[in-house]
Amino acid sequence: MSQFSSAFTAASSVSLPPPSFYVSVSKRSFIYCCSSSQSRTTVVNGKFDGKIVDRDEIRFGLPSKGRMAGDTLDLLKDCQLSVKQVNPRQYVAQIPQLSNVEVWFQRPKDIVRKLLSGDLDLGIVGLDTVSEYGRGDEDLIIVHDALKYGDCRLSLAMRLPDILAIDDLHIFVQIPKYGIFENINSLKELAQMSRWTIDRPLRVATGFTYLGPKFMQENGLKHVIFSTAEGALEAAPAMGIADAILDLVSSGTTLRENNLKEIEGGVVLESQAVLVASRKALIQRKGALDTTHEILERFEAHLRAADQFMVTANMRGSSAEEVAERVLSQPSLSGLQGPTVSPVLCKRDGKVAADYYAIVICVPKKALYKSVQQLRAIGGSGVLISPLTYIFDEETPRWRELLSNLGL
Ligand SMILES: Nc1ncnc2c1ncn2[C@@H]1O[C@H](COP(=O)(O)OP(=O)(O)OP(=O)(O)O)[C@@H](O)[C@H]1O
Ligand SMILES: O=P(O)(O)OC[C@H]1O[C@H](OP(=O)(O)OP(=O)(O)O)[C@H](O)[C@@H]1O
Ligand SMILES: [Mg+2]
Repeated sequence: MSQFSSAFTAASSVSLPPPSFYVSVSKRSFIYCCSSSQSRTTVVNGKFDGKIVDRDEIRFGLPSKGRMAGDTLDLLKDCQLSVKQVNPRQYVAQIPQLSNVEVWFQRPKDIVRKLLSGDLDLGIVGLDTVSEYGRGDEDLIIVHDALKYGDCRLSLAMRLPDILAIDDLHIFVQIPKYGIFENINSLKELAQMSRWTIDRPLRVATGFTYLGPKFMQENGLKHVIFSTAEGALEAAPAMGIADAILDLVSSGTTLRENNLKEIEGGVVLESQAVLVASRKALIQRKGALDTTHEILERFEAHLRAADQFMVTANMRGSSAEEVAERVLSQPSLSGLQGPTVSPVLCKRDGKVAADYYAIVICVPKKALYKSVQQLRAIGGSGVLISPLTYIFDEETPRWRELLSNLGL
């Protein structure tokens, strides 16, 4: 084995949580005890066995700090589910609108762990965290997979050739220095490099010690070892500690500033904030499913509305159907289910008649200007645009999916 073997874990080995968690460890299983407020639960392989702990409240885990914390509270507030926290160092809080819910602020990874151990019932974290710490456990159910913040991707990155500055006749020229990844632009090309052997494997630095080895195995990269660090992973290749890193990327600035490039096929997953629940809690805990339904409906209604504007306009026409024909002839004006067309009634020669019709449609924010142009083209005037707060539709597909996932 290479000189790095002590610091690295081979891709094929089973990766386990930090040793401080273990009571007894074998290669394939670990057992530890965790205490919950009401009883002690035996946890086997990271999840509790048997029935859920008896308690009246539904426990909802929210990120206590970091990137996800503020946006999560904002989302809940936008859904009229403001969290009342007496002071920021207090880890328990309430959502007055949901009287049976107790909020617990936790680190994202601990939210996933506590869902598995039965100490939380619901949580909001990034999909990356659910995937890494949930390890495909069937007890975790993604209730809403796109809360539209915390966007990032877990991606493999490697070093670009260094740029060597040479003072040549007082003119600085930049010459790319030889780099082993110079011509490697895809995962396939990386896997085909003959230089990775048992004695000199590809060294990857990552905090994702479950997803990293899994991804490499699934993609046929045989000779890979992993090292783990808590942060600033981007420094590892330049320090000569690793050949590549597997880390979260959002704007790409950190990679760029550290002379690292992503490669085709190197994205392990696309992540954003998700609402996740414990299957056992949804099935067994009184009120958990109803509360989840309410939270899901509020999230869906808000997120749907956030993408749309409500547009009203007046249009001259001979009948509501004739006006609707014209509106529906335009691709951006079909609305959610079609336009609402109402007569604008006025009195002429002593008779009430409709020369104008008011139309109301929802249009995607992105298509706003195109919609206004199309409305004008078919005779629309007095176009008013208003923000939408919620769109409560019929039962959402996500709720139906959840019920079928639970076998209900
Ligand atoms: N550029 C980014 N880098 C890291 N995480 C991001 C980024 N953009 C979005 N995220 C999301 O934010 C989460 C990280 O949040 P945060 O940094 O607060 O947690 P953490 O580093 O896992 O927490 P801790 O360091 O306390 O264990 C990620 O799991 C991911 O879902
Ligand atoms: O693509 P970008 O927008 O540049 O974001 C990516 C960086 O952000 C995260 O680091 P973080 O800021 O959490 O610091 P850390 O790595 O020290 O935890 C992540 O680990 C990357 O380093
Ligand atoms: Mg961080």
